[in-house]
Amino acid sequence: MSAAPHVTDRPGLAAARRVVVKVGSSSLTGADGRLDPAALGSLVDVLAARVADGGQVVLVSSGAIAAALGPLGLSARPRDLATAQAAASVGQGLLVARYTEAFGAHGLRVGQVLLTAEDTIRRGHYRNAQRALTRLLSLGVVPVINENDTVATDEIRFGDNDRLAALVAHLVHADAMVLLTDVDALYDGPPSRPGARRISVVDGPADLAGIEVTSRGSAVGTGGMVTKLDSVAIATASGIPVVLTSAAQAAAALAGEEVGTWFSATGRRRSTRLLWLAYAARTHGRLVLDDGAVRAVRGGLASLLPAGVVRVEGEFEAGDPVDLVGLDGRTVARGLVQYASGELPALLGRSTSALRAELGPGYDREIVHRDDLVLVRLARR
Ligand SMILES: Nc1ncnc2c1ncn2[C@@H]1O[C@H](COP(=O)(O)OP(=O)(O)O)[C@@H](O)[C@H]1O
Ligand SMILES: N[C@@H](CCC(=O)OP(=O)(O)O)C(=O)O
Repeated sequence: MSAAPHVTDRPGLAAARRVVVKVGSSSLTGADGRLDPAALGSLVDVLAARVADGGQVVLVSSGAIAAALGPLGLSARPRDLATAQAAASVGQGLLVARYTEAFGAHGLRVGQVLLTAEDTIRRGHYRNAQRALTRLLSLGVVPVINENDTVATDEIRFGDNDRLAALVAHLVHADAMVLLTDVDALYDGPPSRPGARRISVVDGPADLAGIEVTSRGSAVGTGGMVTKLDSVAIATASGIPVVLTSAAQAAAALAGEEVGTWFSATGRRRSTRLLWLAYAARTHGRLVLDDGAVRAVRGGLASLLPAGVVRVEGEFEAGDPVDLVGLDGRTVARGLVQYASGELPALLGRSTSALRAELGPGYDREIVHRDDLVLVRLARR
């Protein structure tokens, strides 16, 4: 396995050089919600075989909180943030000890990497994480990544690892991503519903029209299928195809067999700055656009001018990230705004030439320049 062909279909995945595999809590736990060492061991067997075959695997593993339930005498996943963080702190060590042992049985070493979403895209942090991960891989180590739950505050944490995995896939220039969960594929509705049908291939967002997904996950997981589709949107828009399936099908998925759901790449690799803007930045306010401005922004080539903005919400400084929403309140895009919120009301709805004539040059600038603007296509927004 030396060449690194561009992965465009399932068989291509079999030859992919670098793969990010994300496994959810639901795939690592038994019926009692606690960590199931046998399930973890089976997954490690599959991943170790891939490495033995010359592939590189980056594992994004949830399960820290689940691993702590037994030791802390908790009967269910804690709901409050402080207890969840404490449980993650206890469980993470236990989880990595299991991985160390299981990969060790195959002669492989693991390296624990705890990241926050911002670490994967904020420039300074990003480069550090990238260097460390690349070195781990060149040393033949399997990085085992989880969100850094104890330092991630409610405001900035993802809480699920689905989107983190997509950002990691972008960070390490993965050729493909595999999302492992407790269902074998995406279905056209909740899989518990009689008659729900498996979707084999999704070539783009249009193929998801009419598919019903819920954010209710398993008892131990977080985010359900919604965060998985968010993750898929991030990865595929950045040029990384995804297979979503169950942990039991991991070997078949990595071998390129017809299992799970295949999501084709829809875009090309993007700048990390735009990725941060689209998926991780905390916005400080909203600009409400009229229909013409929504169309112009969606078209992809236009900057946002004062004439197309009807209302400003929230408080922000020039340079802050803001949401651009339509009159129906739906987010269309995100952008770095060029004015502070206090300056904007006087400019709205007016042409740049009138503003220049009245207020002077400098006031004819865009509210959001097109280079600082990114369309948002997350499933739940
Ligand atoms: N359309 C759908 N297709 C497949 N699964 C779905 C769909 N809608 C909701 N789900 C649910 O998403 C759950 C997986 O999410 P979650 O429990 O968060 O997993 P994990 O712990 O692996 O991250 C499945 O158990 C499934 O019931
Ligand atoms: N960082 C947390 C992940 C929480 C979680 O449940 O994530 P997931 O199972 O991927 O939906 C943990 O390790 O428990």
